[in-house]
Amino acid sequence: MDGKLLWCDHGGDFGMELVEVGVGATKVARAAPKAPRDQRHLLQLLICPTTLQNIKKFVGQEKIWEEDVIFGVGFFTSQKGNIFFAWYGPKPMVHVIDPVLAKDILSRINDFQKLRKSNPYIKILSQGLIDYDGDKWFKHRKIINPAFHAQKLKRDDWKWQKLLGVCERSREIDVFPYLQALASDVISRTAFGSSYEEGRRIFELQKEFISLLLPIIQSVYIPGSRFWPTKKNKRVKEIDIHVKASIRDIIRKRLKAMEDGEASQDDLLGILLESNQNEIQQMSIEDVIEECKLFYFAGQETTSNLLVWSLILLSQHPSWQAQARDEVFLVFGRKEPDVDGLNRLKIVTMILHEVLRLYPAVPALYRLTHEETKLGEMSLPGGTAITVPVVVLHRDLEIWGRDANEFKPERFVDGVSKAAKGPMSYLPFGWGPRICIGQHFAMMEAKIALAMILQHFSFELSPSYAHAPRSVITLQPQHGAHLIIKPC
Ligand code: HEM
Repeated sequence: MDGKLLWCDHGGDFGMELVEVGVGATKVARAAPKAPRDQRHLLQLLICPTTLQNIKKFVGQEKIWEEDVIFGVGFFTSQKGNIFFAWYGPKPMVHVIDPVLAKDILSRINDFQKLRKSNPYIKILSQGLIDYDGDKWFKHRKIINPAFHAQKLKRDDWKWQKLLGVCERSREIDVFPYLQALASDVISRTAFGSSYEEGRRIFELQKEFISLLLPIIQSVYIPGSRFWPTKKNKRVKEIDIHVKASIRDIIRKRLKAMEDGEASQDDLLGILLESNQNEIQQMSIEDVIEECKLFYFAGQETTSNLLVWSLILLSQHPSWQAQARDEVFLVFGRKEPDVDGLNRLKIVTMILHEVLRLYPAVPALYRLTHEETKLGEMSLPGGTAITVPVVVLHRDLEIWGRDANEFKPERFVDGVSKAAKGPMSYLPFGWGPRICIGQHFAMMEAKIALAMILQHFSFELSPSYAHAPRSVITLQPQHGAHLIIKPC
């Protein structure tokens, strides 16, 4: 089988280039040998340990860094078009980079179900809507949908000022933690409404949990190791108990208020609890707890990533930053942006679409067959894992043109459908019945946040910024986003 260039180096971002791939990974990676140490990072689609050894032989020991490699895949071409088989350690996975087949996979939700999580730590982090299949998924999606109706999202109690208090004079800061705190505030208010302060404490614990989890996710899970009496395992258990107890406490208070005749609130918690009380569409309290945990994770991680990549790219492209600022001043002046004005932010919207194309918060979608299933001309056995590598589709030269790796928001001037050749080439929020339930919410939040930042600051990359996108659950800047911020 011939090798094929499949994965390029993101225009230098990754400091490494996957040049050609073949069975046994004889020709795989070419490192950027001159990349400074802090700018080298993962070869995203890599390799079982044996393959890593092969790669090292190929590129030379000193040019590849084991700690940079998170997982492993050796891609090779099949004779079936853009379908590739890869190995994650002993497990095969089918990668589908064909928009037509991707559409088939994402629409046939009963044939292609969610990939079960093999690492039990991730199960502790969050389950809920994003993991369920069949009737349970359908029921939960129907119940939760109304929480995301546009009218419900028109909140004026998000505390944007916190973000603006960050800096009153020109200085260098890592903006990533601030953006994470902002997204966490916003989702906390949306999920828990008046119980927001208590919700926030839960989210802080979840954050600690994620930081404990990251190194675990990046290494191979040894069955049973979750029960070893290590300091980390003890803390993970403590946090899990604490988070669940705190959510239970919020629920108890809210139920009491509902019993006392106080009107139910139309935040996510109110909607979930109404269904808990409803005899026809019942959700158990355990279900409610899992959905609350999921919404923190799904709502905070993704949106803060969108914002941080937006600030990084606008720092790299000052003329787009200036155009976006002009537009924001034209629409809102110095007034706080309101939801109704957001539709008039054409340039800001184009920028956000382009950021999501180059750095999609969810860089790949995963599915699993549970019985023998036809896909195009292939017949896949039950238990086959499937990936739709969104980030590869988003940078495909045939779809997006030779400038696919460049930041060019103008490609979205006539909307998303005109920019991509067909809807399946652009999937930052997934597609089909399982498309992101929070997409409008996320875009609205990102527009407001970006508009306010542009109204108050100009920003450029600091010399200490090291460009290192890495995919750990979501695609984020490994070393943060060090920017020089100036009030304007
Ligand atoms: C920039 C922001 C966001 C991005 C890029 C994003 C991306 C995605 C993607 C790609 C999926 C589909 C996953 C799949 O098909 O396997 C998804 C699903 C989901 N997202 Fe988002 N998301 C974002 C924001 C949010 C927010 C703000 C929330 C909630 C507050 C949210 C909640 C969910 C949930 C619950 C699902 C599962 C839907 C289902 O399976 O029915 N997301 N998201």
